[in-house]
Amino acid sequence: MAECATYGTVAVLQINNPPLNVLGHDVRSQLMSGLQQALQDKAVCSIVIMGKGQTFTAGADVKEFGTEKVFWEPTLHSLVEAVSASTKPVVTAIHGTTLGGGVALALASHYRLADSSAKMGLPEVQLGILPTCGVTQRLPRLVGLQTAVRMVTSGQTQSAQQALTAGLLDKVVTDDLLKKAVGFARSVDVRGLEARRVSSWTVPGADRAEDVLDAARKTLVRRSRGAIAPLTALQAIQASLLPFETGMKREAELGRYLWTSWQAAALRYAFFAERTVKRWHIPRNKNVNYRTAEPMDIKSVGVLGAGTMGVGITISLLQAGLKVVLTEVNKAQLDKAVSLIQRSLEGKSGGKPQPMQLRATTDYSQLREVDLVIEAVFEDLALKKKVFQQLDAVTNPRTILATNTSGLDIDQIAAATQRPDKVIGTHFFSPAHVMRLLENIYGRHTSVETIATAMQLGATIGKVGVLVGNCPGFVGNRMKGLNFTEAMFLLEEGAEPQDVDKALEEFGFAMGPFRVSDLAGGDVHWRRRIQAGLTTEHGPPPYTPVLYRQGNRYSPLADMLCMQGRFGQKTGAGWYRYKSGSRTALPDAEVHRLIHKHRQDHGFQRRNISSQEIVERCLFPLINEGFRILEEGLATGPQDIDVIFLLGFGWPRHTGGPMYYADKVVGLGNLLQSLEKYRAYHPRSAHWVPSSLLRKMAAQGTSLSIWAAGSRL
Ligand SMILES: CCCCCCCC/C=C\C=C\CC(=O)SCCNC(=O)CCNC(=O)[C@H](O)C(C)(C)COP(=O)(O)OP(=O)(O)OC[C@H]1O[C@@H](n2cnc3c(N)ncnc32)[C@H](O)[C@@H]1OP(=O)(O)O
Repeated sequence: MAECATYGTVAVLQINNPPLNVLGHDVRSQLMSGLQQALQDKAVCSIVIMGKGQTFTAGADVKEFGTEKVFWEPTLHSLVEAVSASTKPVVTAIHGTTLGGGVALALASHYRLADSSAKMGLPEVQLGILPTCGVTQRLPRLVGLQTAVRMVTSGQTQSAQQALTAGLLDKVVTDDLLKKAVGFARSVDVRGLEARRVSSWTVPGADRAEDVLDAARKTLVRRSRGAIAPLTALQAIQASLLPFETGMKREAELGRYLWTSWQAAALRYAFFAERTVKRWHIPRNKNVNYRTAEPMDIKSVGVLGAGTMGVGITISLLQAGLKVVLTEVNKAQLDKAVSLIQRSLEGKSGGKPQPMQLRATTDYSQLREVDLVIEAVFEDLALKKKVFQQLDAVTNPRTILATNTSGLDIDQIAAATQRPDKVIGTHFFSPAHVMRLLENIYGRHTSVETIATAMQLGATIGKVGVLVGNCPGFVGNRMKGLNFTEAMFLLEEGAEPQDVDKALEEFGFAMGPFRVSDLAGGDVHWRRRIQAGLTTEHGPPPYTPVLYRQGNRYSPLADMLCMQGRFGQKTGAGWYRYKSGSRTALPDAEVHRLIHKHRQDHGFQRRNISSQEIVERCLFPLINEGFRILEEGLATGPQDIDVIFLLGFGWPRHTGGPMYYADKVVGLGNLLQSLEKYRAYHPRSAHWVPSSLLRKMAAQGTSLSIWAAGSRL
């Protein structure tokens, strides 16, 4: 856990708790006793604290957070204070990615040394808590308010060089950190110790504090969208302008407030959910799971289709060092794609992709020897089936064929081939080289090896892969579609697009559904509705009621906009209007007139609709659908649904995701009651019928987390 050794007059305490040296109770205890021994040992003049393995430490053990263990002595706070109070100089030697509590230990030390490849960061606000243990008081004294605010409120890591420039480090070294740290510790003088205690310093640039804090507050109010940790952290940093002991008390007060908040619990859940989804199984056949599967080794990937998705996917693959054959029948489109890819990679790595790594071609037969192909052509089932038939003919029979469809039937696509066991859905989210989610969809015949390979590929290219079953829209789009349906009903009943967007943005989404629709292009879903027979290019299908389609209430408002060519930002008008070259959504009198006339034509009585009703009506049907998905065995557990929404649809992270939010914030009984209430008002919308799993759980008074714990392997 922690090892102690002496090198002449230097005692070295080395954390050894693989893989990430987290500071659990055992590590803290051993570090504390090592420190005390070194202080008592007359032969020791100075002390080095460092870590073995891949990192100094990734900080506190987050698994202890929901438990009492975090308060067992020595707590992290006691350990940090013991380091600060040491009567012998303490040098912290940092390598790898050092986070949270690791930075707290470094700040309390008298000297800080790092390997040139080290990174340092304070991710606490991402866990809904505050960097305590004196971090918010010592850091501004060392690096100034501006850098402290940026590090604490963003959670982003700093490179060793950045940390050195900011004043966070005293020295950056290359190679043999142990030897260099010991040498450094030998050279430091115990007589200067008092002056090396950061707690005795004042914050540099304190005269400009008000401006810095005001500007930060304004940015954070806008950016944090309901998350309380960043603004609370700012208050703690502000307290560094007070005497150190007073500031420490304030930090503890604010720390307690966040520590016990529901948002901290939700963010902790989100942290572990992202890591739990890799432990997948198929609910209907638990023997098919991550343990029973061996992935194929993937070295080369073909990407078919060089549109926006194909380009993003290619960039992701190249960045991970895979060989890519990009295939596109349209030569002009292919050339444009190659230049986009090169520009994107130059921007990131400072170098062009190696000619060996990217081969661009109009010739399908070049895909003959790749290990896996990802098809990213236009979202049309007939086209995809044709493409898969061709791929089946030209590629090696061992090659896995993946489709980037966002909702079409994987089984129908697989049926176009002679190898349905090697066909899988790999649904990337746009922009594919930025978004971290990869929704992997198995079909009826997909083999366990194919599933494991798609999941492994996700990890290789830095994505979080979530495995789901095959159904229209899969998990993400199947649930998300209901949000937009209900948003349009709200317009019919009296809300304006900006009311709906504002309510959901206040809930925490970066953009409300109408702004998202304008960004994505309304025509995409219009084409899907036409394909599904819900509408035509000229209005409702013959003999079809305007407000009722395929057994459900239907709003034709989005179709009406599309029929006028209002597809969103790309046409300068959609639910909003846009000035040329601008992305700012401006309310549009045309849209208001269209909605007003539609209400009059169909006898809707306009009423005021509260933000609460907007949020509930847009989100509760989606959550209800999540319960159906669990019931149908299409996701391994609620974490999988939550991760899809957190990483793919901008669901506010501080609420944990839709299923966690329903379970822990709304409460399953309350959710059921609300569904019943809205169902009574809207009997022609099937999405208000509560799922039987939800009913069962609410009746038993059980929680989704308990159910999930039993269902996960
Ligand atoms: C009244 C009370 C008042 C207030 C009381 C306050 C008390 C507060 C006490 C302490 C607070 C201290 C501040 C902190 O230190 S908070 C923790 C800060 N650290 C983090 O958030 C680290 C997060 N981890 C990461 O970002 C990554 O793991 C990274 C270090 C970058 C490594 O990434 P990667 O190589 O991709 O590895 P994985 O993410 O897959 O992780 C591998 C496994 O390790 C588990 N893990 C990671 N970090 C932690 C951690 N800090 N604690 C516990 N476990 C951790 C992760 O879950 C993986 O496990 P598994 O393979 O089982 O899934």
